[in-house]
Amino acid sequence: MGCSGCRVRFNFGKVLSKVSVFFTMVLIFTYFFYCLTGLCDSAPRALYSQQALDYDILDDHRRVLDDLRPSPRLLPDAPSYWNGTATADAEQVDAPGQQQQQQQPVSDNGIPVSNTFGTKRFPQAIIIGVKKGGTRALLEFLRIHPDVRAVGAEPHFFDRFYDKGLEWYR
Ligand SMILES: Nc1ncnc2c1ncn2[C@@H]1O[C@H](COP(=O)(O)OS(=O)(=O)O)[C@@H](OP(=O)(O)O)[C@H]1O
Repeated sequence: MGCSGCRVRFNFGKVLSKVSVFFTMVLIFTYFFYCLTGLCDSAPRALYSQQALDYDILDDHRRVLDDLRPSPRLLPDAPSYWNGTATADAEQVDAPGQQQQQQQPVSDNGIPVSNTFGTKRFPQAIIIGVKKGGTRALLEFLRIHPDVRAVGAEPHFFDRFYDKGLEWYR
């Protein structure tokens, strides 16, 4: 013989747990619905949209680097310049970024597959100075100009790494 009061309490507990599970499910579905419809800004982005954002940033970086690329008129290709055939080369690569677009391999979806920014060239100007002569300051002032691309650290080609050859220097 069971106590009817106990049975009622037992059933009430079961119903309560079912109702709480139901409301939890409703809350979860509502959250997912808002996220899927884009109303939930704090939700983590889907992978594809994150990738698209990354490629946008890469595109911006490429545009900045294209803008900073030295003008061929100011810095003609050194070997041809030394051989006396610089003018033809300079006219061929007149538009900034045009040469890079021709050389850079591009995948089917138009996204560059390698980061080969710039080209390897010999310098058109070399700063020579004694130690503590202010060469670093001169380099930093020249670097501000958008048509000047300067090395980051001193290459020490002539006094330390001459044996490595011109290919290393480039
Ligand atoms: N315009 C101007 N006037 C006076 N002094 C200047 C100027 N520009 C750079 N400096 C000083 O030059 C010192 C750095 O020279 P370098 O860049 O040739 O140094 S290094 O030898 O490559 O380390 C460094 O000196 P210290 O600060 O005594 O090291 C700079 O302060």
